[in-house]
Amino acid sequence: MTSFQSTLGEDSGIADELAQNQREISIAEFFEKNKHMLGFDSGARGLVTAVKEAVDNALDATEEAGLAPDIYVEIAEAGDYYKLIVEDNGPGITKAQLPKVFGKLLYGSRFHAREQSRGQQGIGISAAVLYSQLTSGKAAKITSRTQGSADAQYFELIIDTDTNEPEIKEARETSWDRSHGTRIELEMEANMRARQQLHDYIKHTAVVNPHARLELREPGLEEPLKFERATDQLPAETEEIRPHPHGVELGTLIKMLQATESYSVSGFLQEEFTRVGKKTADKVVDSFRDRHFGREMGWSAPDAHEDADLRAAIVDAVSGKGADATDAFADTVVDVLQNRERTTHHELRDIVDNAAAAAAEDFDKTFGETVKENAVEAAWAVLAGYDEESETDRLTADVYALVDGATSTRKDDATVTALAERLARKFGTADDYRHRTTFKQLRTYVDDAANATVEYDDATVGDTARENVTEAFWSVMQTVPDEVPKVNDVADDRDISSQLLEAMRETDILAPPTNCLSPISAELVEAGLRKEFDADFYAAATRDAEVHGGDPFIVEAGIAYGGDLKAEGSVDLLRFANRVPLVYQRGACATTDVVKRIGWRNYGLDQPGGSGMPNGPAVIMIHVASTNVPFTSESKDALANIPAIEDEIELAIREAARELKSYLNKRRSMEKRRQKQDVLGKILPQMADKVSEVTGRPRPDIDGALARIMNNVSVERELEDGTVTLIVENYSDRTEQPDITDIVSVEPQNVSDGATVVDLDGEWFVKWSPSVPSGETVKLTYDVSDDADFDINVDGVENEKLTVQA
Ligand SMILES: Nc1ncnc2c1ncn2[C@@H]1O[C@H](COP(=O)(O)OP(=O)(O)OP(=O)(O)O)[C@@H](O)[C@H]1O
Repeated sequence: MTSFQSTLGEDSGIADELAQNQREISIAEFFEKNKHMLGFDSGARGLVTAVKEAVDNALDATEEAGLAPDIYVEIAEAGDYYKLIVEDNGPGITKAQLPKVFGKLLYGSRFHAREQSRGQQGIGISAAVLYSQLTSGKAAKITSRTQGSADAQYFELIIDTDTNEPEIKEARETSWDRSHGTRIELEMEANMRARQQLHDYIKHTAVVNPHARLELREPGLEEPLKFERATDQLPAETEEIRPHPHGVELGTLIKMLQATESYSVSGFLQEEFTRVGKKTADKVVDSFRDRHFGREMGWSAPDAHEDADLRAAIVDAVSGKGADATDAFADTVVDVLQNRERTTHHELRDIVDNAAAAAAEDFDKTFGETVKENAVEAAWAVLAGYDEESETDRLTADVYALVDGATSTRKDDATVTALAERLARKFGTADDYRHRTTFKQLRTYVDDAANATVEYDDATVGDTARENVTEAFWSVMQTVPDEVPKVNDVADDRDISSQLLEAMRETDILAPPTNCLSPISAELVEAGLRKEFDADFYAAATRDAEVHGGDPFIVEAGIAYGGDLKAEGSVDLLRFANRVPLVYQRGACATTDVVKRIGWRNYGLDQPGGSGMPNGPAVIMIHVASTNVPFTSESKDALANIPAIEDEIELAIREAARELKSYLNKRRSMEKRRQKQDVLGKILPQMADKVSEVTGRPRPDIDGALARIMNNVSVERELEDGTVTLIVENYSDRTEQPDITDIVSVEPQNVSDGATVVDLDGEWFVKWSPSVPSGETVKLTYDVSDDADFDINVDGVENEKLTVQA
């Protein structure tokens, strides 16, 4: 690297020299150097990423066209390289678009759409093309046939990395046996070291996309891996939504203001954003108005007995209207003012206007603008009268009341008075005679007054007191009636735009709609887990939608436990974003962080040290669906640590984990019961023998003893003179309803009430479902004419709570 440091200072032309080396970098060139950002950092990983990008696109495209996806993936050795083929039955890509889709980075249909889709950036497949051409030097071969067209289009292309434009090597029409769809063929330097990840990706894609059919062929696989469709039901169609006012940033807002056809801010808000109707727009505009113009402070009018003569001041200000009209006018204004708690400058103006109009009509006089101006000025001078000399002027008294109400009772009166006097001076000597201030300016008034009081009066005025005083004033101040600037003027001025943005963010607005999202649903999460994992227990939870940065999101979680799942080591974590399995960077993912933070011992899983990944035969599955999934990088491997999303992930997992906990608790108590029964089963006969031996009496009857001790349901058979009696005794503490089926080899007669009898090829199934209250016995009977074989089956009561002697 050239070092300019040694020559710096001697040569003023270094900037010129540097300038010679400065040039624009094309996007394609940039990604060529930073392949890892897109997930193409090695041959093994590059292959997985290429498969992932192509399959994600195929799923997006087929679903968008309302077609059940049928996707074929083939990896084959091709000399020094590997060839990847991905085919879909999607809607195809038009001849005009095809070169750009594959031969231009940052070209796609989803970047601007607020809708849940796997693709977001318009980089994925073109980056795979770039990776293939960089490592193998071969062009990408694409075939695509749009629905209804007779022929398919065939292209061979590479990306020109200087211009980021497709360079077409061959283009022709071709025939293709698929009636519509797209086929991509890429050759690349690769290896199969990431076979496991590849299989995981395909398998997990099948878990969360039960409507898709997937097939994978690869070297070393004797039989292709096939995942058949489990349902014909496509995921609910999603709808694109407009941005939410809480989610946009200043630059975007300015761009939207420049592009809109709306003239007024209210129209703009209603037109361009989701969840903004007239009412919400009015609220935002009011808040924008407060920020742009400030609010006006209002003051109270003197009582009749106060010496400030409001009436006299108004009368003095009016000339040439005759005594009667002037008096009537002044009386009306004074009356209205005295009946109001406080009045701002613009309200006073309205009051004067109305009083002037009434007097003009009654006395046939004209009250011109100047007269009214004078009257407003005179009345305002009394209302907001401030005398720097006097310590007890009207304005200070008004301010005192507000400050006193807003500060805690512990503040002594001297402090409140000092603060009020200083604050009154701020208003009284303000540049804006109408006493308009923005919230920020008001806070500065309060801070300045408080600081001076702290400094000169040896008092304490803390942050809470300052906030409370500011709030007290702001809440009595009035929004002004001035028209807010029009869209063009807002767009032209950064400060005004940011006032509007603040107003948008501060106004309460309904969360965005969620029809732009398509969660899998708790039911299908569980079904997906059942389909791919052989476990004893499954649970799933889908949370309600939440919003982050204007984008709605939904979190789902699932847990599978036991069965064939591997018992050693930590549990398996399956991560999904918009139905795409996340394969790499598990350790850098918010989902992993949340799982590690949860205290799993509470839920019955082993967790060494009480934190970190839990151990045991379990799979934990997390799905985050959003119109804008916050990934940590372009390679879309891991979710960023966004607190709002992490909270929901945690709640979803805890919901499913609570079910796991009660399952495990129950399993544990059943296990204990079984052990106890095993022991009792062994020692009871021994005890009976011993008792008989010691007492010299016959061996006591221990039939039913086990059931009694264990509080079980006991079913016992007696056969006497051709009558079978099934004695059902309930020793538990609640009513039980066992399903008892006796399978008999001869036809049963005189079957007792409530039974169904089914003859199946010479075997009779006699079934009862008696309700047996706690502590009671029910007898079920039938007759048999001959010697018979019996086989009893009892359902509806857990095995551990059942003693059958039949
Ligand atoms: N198999 C396909 N069938 C139909 N259209 C496709 C197919 N593959 C890609 N496209 C179109 O090409 C665009 C670009 O795809 P690309 O993979 O580059 O980006 P993306 O999927 O939009 O986003 P990301 O970079 O996040 O993957 C897509 O937005 C889509 O409109």
